[in-house]
Amino acid sequence: MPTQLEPIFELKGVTQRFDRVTALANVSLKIYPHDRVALVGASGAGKSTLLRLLNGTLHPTQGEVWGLGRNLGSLSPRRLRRIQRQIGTIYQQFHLVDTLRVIHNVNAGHLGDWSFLKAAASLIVPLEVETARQALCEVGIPEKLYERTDRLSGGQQQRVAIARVLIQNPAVILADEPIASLDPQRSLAVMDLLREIAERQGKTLITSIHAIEFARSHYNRIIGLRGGRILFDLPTKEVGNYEISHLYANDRSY
Ligand SMILES: Nc1ncnc2c1ncn2[C@@H]1O[C@H](COP(=O)(O)OP(=O)(O)OP(=O)(O)O)[C@@H](O)[C@H]1O
Repeated sequence: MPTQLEPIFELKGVTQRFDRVTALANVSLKIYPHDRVALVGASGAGKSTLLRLLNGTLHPTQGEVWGLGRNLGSLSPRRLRRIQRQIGTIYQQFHLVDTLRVIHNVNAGHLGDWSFLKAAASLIVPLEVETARQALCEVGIPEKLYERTDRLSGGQQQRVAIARVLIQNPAVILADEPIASLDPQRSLAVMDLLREIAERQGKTLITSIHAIEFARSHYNRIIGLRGGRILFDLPTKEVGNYEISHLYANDRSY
């Protein structure tokens, strides 16, 4: 008999308020290992807030967020950091240090494991060069290893950010609008890369995304958020025009 898979994330009645704004209202959901989930919804719907709750950088006003079997809100800072090593996040604005060479930004993926001294030494003479080169090979830009990061195009910088996550080797990749700063061709390449990594390495992938066509083509589950609530949570093949039009109906930001 197949064993029932445990969720890798569970939100139990989560509400997140910022002053008078309710960014998420009583959200409950489960995400399973190997899910590829697209979070869609208009600007302000709560997608980034949900991702920040999942990676433990934000704790909910009400309710519980469970990740990798732990209630993230009940952990000591040290234990939370240990869980966070298993959760890699990719951001729209890449979050790279522009003035450093690419290898140092890729090696930042080791920071959860390296001591302060080792990290500092690596800034002088880079360590784990072959591992970094291999990660850059996987994202298709091995020749950029020693390039200054700010000399790369936006698409190449996003690949560096993905290589950094590959070095971290987390169980889960969260991507917060990873293609918002990219042109259509580079967007497709980054979407393909994330899907390929998730499939080949068996990682859970959760991405907030505005482009519905990529949500449909690259993810097997779509969660539609509207005004901080889940409007639908369906396998991609069951998401039709009806769901999408309700997601954006009367929305002035669309
Ligand atoms: N740190 C904060 N302080 C105050 N309000 C916040 C904060 N973070 C988010 N909000 C508010 O919470 C709501 C949800 O924001 P969130 O960034 O999660 O939306 P989103 O769906 O990711 O939007 P976008 O697609 O524009 O990135 C918005 O009204 C936003 O202004």
